Amino acid sequence: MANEPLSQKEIEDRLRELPGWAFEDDRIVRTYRLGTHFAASALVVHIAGVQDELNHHSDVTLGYDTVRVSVNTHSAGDAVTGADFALAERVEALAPSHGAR
Ligand SMILES: C[C@H](O)[C@H](O)[C@H]1CNC2=NC(N)=NC(=O)C2=N1
Repeated sequence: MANEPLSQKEIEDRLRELPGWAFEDDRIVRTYRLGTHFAASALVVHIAGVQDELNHHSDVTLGYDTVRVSVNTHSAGDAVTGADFALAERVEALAPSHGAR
């Protein structure tokens, strides 16, 4: 089920399919770099829309030209679940359209 905690091996296996993402402090995380602060802000808004669509929400940190996404599943005791990877995959799919790298 999407909201069951994944094992450490499952997390590592799935992270291999998501270059740039890492496991840190019981979360999966990635920091994107963008060309401008406005572009970074637009990426945050786009991510917010996807998160409401999925009803699954990361901690998104906006910097000058960076966006950090950090997520685990509160209802699974703050463990990493399939829902976190589903969100990460959606963010990965939309980030290039904002020039994120
Ligand atoms: C009631 C609603 O389903 C929950 O509050 C959702 C919203 N977004 C969420 N996001 C995350 N990351 N974990 C959750 O457990 C979660 N639960």
